[in-house]
Amino acid sequence: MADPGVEQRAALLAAASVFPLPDGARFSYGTAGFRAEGSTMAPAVCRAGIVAALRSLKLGGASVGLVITASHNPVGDNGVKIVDADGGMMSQAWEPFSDALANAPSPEALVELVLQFAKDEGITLGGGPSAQVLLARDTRPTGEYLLDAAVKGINAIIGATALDMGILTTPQLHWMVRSKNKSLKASEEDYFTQVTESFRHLLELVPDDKYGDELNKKLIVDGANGIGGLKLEEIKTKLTGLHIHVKNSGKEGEGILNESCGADFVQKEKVLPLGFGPEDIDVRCASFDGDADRLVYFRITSPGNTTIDLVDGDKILSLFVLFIREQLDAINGKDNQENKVLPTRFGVVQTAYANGASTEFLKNLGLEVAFTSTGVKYLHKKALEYDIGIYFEANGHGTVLFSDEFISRLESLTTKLSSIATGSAQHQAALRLLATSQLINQAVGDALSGMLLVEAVLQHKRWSFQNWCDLYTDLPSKQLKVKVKDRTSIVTTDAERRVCQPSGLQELIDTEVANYCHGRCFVRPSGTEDVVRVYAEASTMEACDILAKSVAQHVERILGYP
Ligand SMILES: CC(=O)N[C@H]1[C@@H](OP(=O)(O)O)O[C@H](CO)[C@@H](O)[C@@H]1O
Ligand SMILES: [Mg+2]
Repeated sequence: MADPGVEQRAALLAAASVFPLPDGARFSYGTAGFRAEGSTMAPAVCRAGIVAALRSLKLGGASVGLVITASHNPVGDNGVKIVDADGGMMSQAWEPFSDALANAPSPEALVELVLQFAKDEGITLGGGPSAQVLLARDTRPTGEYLLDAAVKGINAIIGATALDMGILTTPQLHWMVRSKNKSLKASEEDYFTQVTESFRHLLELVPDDKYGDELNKKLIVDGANGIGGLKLEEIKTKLTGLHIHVKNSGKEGEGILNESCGADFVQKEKVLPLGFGPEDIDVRCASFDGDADRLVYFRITSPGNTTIDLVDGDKILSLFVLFIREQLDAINGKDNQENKVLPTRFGVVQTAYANGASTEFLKNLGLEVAFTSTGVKYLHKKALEYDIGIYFEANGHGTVLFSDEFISRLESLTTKLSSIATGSAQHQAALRLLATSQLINQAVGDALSGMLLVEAVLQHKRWSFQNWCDLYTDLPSKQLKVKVKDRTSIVTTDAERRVCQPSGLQELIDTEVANYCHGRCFVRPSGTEDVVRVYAEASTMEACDILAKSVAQHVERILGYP
C-alpha cells in the first residue's frame, strides 16, 4: 500500500503549485480574515481551504465553514474567512498558522508547514476522520474563481470534502455550520423558515393588535447592491405584518456593490445612500452591508438635504436591551432581587467605537457593560460569558446570544407556565424571549434577522422611529485614517482605549483630550486596512474635528509618513 504521507505531500504540492504566491505578496489574517484585491486572492484562498480542512480534522470531522467575501469593501476586493464548528469565527489560536501558511514562499515550504503543524496539533493526515468544509460566497465577480481555489485547497487534504452551499449572506453560512454541528436542520430553506416563523411568532405576541399605523409597517431596505438585498427579495412576501421595499437590491443593473450605498457608507458618511430621495422622507429605512452582517437604520428628514438621522449599532443594541429587560422584569418581577423565577446574567459588550452617550445610557439602566477590542471575534467571545449576552459594534454588527443552559431553563419555565398560567404576562414574556432566541442569529451578527427583531420590537413597543432616536442623543464623533510607515508599531491596551507604544503618544492624546468638554479620543492600527484609525468624540462637531485632526498629526509625526 502507498505511504499516506507520500500521497498527502503530493496533493499539497500540487494544489500549492496551481496558485503560487506572487513576489512581494503578504497576507495577514486580520480583524475578519484575509482581504485584498480580488484577482490577487487565489493563493490565500487556496491556503485558507487547507487550513479549514485541517481545522475540521482537528475537531474530529465536525463541519467548518469558509466564506468568500470582502463585506463592505469595494466590489473589486475580495476576502476569505473561516467559520469554526460552533458557527463563530475561527479560533484565534489558529491565526498565526493561517498567516504562516498564506505567506509560505514556495509549495515545498507550505508542505513542511502543514506537516509540522499537523504533528504539533496531533492531527492525523491521510487517515483519521474525514473533514467537511461548507463553502459560500457573496456576489462579487471574483467569487466563483476564488471558490475554485478554496475547493482545490480543501481537496489537497486527503479525506476532506468541500460542500458548496452557493451564494449566501455571511451570517447564513455561519448559521448553517452551527446548525449542522448541532444536528439541527441546516439548509437555506430551514434558515428562512426559522427566521420567518419566529418573526411571525413575535408579532403574534405583540400585546394587543391595534398597531394599525400603516407608515409604521412600511420599511425601505438598502441592500448595498449585494446578497442581502437578493435574499430579502426572496423572503419578503413571507413576512406578514411588514411591507418591505428593497432598493439597491443586488438585481442586475441596479448598481454597484457597496458603491455609495450600504451600511458602512451610511454609518460613516451619515448621508443617504444612492437610490434614495425625497420620496422616502420620514419612512423608516434600514441598510445592510455587502455580505449582510451589518445593519443600521436611518431616516431622511428633508427634501433638499442629503443628511440623515442615523440609528447605528449602539442604538439597535439599546433597543434590544430595553426589550429583553422588559421581558425579564415581567418574568421575575421588577423589584424582586431575590428568589427570581429566572435568574439571568445579562451582559452588554461594546468596543471603544461605541458612542459615549450609548454607554452612559446602558450604565444608567444598571447594566454591566464590558469592553473588548474591535472585531466580532472579541465581542462574541465575551458575550458568550453571559446567560444573555448582547453585543454590537457601532457600525451595526452584533447579535444577542442565549446560552444553552439558559435556554433549557427558559424552556422548562415556559412549559410550566403554559400549564399553570397560560396567557399570563409572565408566560407571554417567556415565549417572547424564546422566539427572540430563535429569530436572532446565534452564530454571528446578521442584518436580516437583526432587522426583523428590530421591527418586532418597534411593533411591540408601538414606537415610531422618532421614539427610538430619542432614547439618547449621540455625542458628535469623528473618524480619521492616517497612513504611516508601520501601523503595527502602535500597541494598545485597555480594550484599545489607550496606547502603550510608542511611548509618549498616549500622553499627547491625553493633553489634547483635556481641552474638550466630553472629550474622548483613541488611536489603533486597523486590522483590515493599512492605516491607523483615529476616533474622537466631544460635545460639538467642530471640537471633534479639531481633536481628531490634532491627534492624527501627532500620530503622523511620531510614526512617520509611509
Ligand atoms: C472602526 C471600524 O468600523 N472597524 C471595523 C473594521 O475593522 P478595523 O480593524 O478597524 O479595520 O472592519 C471589521 C471587519 O468588518 C469590523 O469588525 C470593525 O468594526
Ligand atoms: Mg460585512
